[in-house]
Amino acid sequence: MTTSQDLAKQDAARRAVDLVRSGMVLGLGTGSTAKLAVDEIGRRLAAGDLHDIVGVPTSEATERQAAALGIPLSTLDRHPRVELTIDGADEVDPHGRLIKGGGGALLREKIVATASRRLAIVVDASKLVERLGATFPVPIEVTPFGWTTHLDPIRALGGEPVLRARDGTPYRTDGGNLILDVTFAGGLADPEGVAAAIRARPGVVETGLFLGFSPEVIVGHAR
Ligand SMILES: O=C[C@H](O)[C@H](O)[C@H](O)COP(=O)(O)O
Repeated sequence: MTTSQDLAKQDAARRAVDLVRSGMVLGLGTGSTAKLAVDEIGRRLAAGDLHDIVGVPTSEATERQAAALGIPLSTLDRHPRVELTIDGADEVDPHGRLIKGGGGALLREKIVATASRRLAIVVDASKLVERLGATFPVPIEVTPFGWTTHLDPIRALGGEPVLRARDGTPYRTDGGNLILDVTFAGGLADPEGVAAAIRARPGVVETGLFLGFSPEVIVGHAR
């Protein structure tokens, strides 16, 4: 059954793909909404409405999807400058700050976003929050070695960390790391301060707090 949320995601994805021009180097995001955008790029390529696109995927899942759709793929090593990246988010605040990483792809997503001239974030209205962390835990990617050393310092910052698991075993990112999902009761009063304190810890690879990207946020609606 197609829900109104599915339709809203589809609407956001289509409108983001309207920004794509033939010849672009494109960052391909990860997650259910970005997946719809990748599908749409594949459709427009097949229809001949777009050509000479090169995609830089942000996860192995997106790489598989794009390859199956016949989207020509590249890497940041070959194309270090990305014109436009289309990606989803778990939360968006009124300042365009994001939480990402619900699908575990935060590290590659942040690297590709940083290499991108434009970042289009595709969401439905349920992702819009007044304060980051209000509805979604902050994913933190950590090396397996010494991961427990982060728990008490994160608690001291007001967060409650939980090791992400799938089918009873620790979840591993595409880079082979672990994820701590950190709940901040009432959300984050100072996302920049918390991000800096966590990032400063050896063994923390990246956080799902995407701050300072000034993304173009495309909020889809069920029509
Ligand atoms: O790691 C996953 C990504 O950051 C996703 O873009 C994010 O979790 C949003 O995914 P969805 O569109 O499925 O809600």
